[in-house]
Amino acid sequence: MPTSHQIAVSATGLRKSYGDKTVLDGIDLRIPAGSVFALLGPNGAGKTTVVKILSTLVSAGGGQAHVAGHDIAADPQAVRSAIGVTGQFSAVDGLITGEENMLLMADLHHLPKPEGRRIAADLLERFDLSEAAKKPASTYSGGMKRRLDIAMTLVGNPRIIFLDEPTTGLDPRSRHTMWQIIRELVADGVTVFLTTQYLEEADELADRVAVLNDGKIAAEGTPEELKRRVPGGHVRLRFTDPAAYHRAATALNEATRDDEALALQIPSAGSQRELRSLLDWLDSAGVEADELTVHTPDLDDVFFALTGGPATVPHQPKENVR
Ligand SMILES: Nc1ncnc2c1ncn2[C@@H]1O[C@H](COP(=O)(O)OP(=O)(O)OP(=O)(O)O)[C@@H](O)[C@H]1O
Repeated sequence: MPTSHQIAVSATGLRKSYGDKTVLDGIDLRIPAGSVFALLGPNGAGKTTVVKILSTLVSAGGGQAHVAGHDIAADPQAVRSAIGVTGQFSAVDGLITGEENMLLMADLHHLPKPEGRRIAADLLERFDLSEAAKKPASTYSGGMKRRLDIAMTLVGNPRIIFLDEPTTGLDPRSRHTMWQIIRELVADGVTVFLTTQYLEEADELADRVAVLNDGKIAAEGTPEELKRRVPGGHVRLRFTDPAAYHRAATALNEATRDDEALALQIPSAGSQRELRSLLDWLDSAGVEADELTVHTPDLDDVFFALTGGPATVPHQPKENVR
């Protein structure tokens, strides 16, 4: 178990209201350093509000939080110097070039000029922006602007980065580039706190996911844990020999039959223990399938089960390219 100084972000009972509208109604968080945490929720769930509170842009109406070991209320300046924030309130200035944006950041961090220039050039190169460096940022594509935004954040070498909906509105290719960038940040030991409306994104990137609904965390866990909490998982057995299929279907009378595909489906959460007992049972029933696949529910199923409705957001297209 990580000790307290290895906890990058912790929060207890965070609350926030605007007028008589309660946006956050008691949020608890505990994010180990060096991990990726995804706060998942539909539009208006309060994700940005959580990021704004933790990055000290707005004050909480109640509760406590520590970021990088500093109390957000008592020591906001120390919090700010340990973190980077990018997202819906981007720092990119469209009127100046990508390079000028980077050098401005270097100045804000009081870096000596030569060091600032070196770091700016390195980061522009790393984020594939060297060629566009001398062009006004307003001419950049959405993906390039996001990359510049992250590059600017990294000038200060933050150990914790908040990414508010880093891929909303990006095309699939830019989205994959952004995922790769996030993975590289984590490989460098940075803690990533991201918000997303996309179940697939949380599944791809996050060590732990919290589902925000109605101002409360409806569920928290690894993507696998969350998927195990909802029904829908099954083991599928496929046969090539019709006679073997019919024998198995008779022996496994609780399985759902797909006579056309010669396949049987047995409900299972897919845990190691369940699979082992299922395999033992198949052996003792003399059933030998040609193919066995385990299907776990995806985060869509989780979202549906937890919030009582489908994700209210457009689904990002699923692709096979990874
Ligand atoms: N300054 C404000 N004054 C009044 N209401 C606000 C303010 N900021 C946010 N809200 C309200 O709080 C709720 C949560 O907003 P928030 O931006 O945190 O949601 P979100 O989950 O990030 O959604 P989105 O994906 O749309 O950004 C919304 O209903 C929003 O209208």
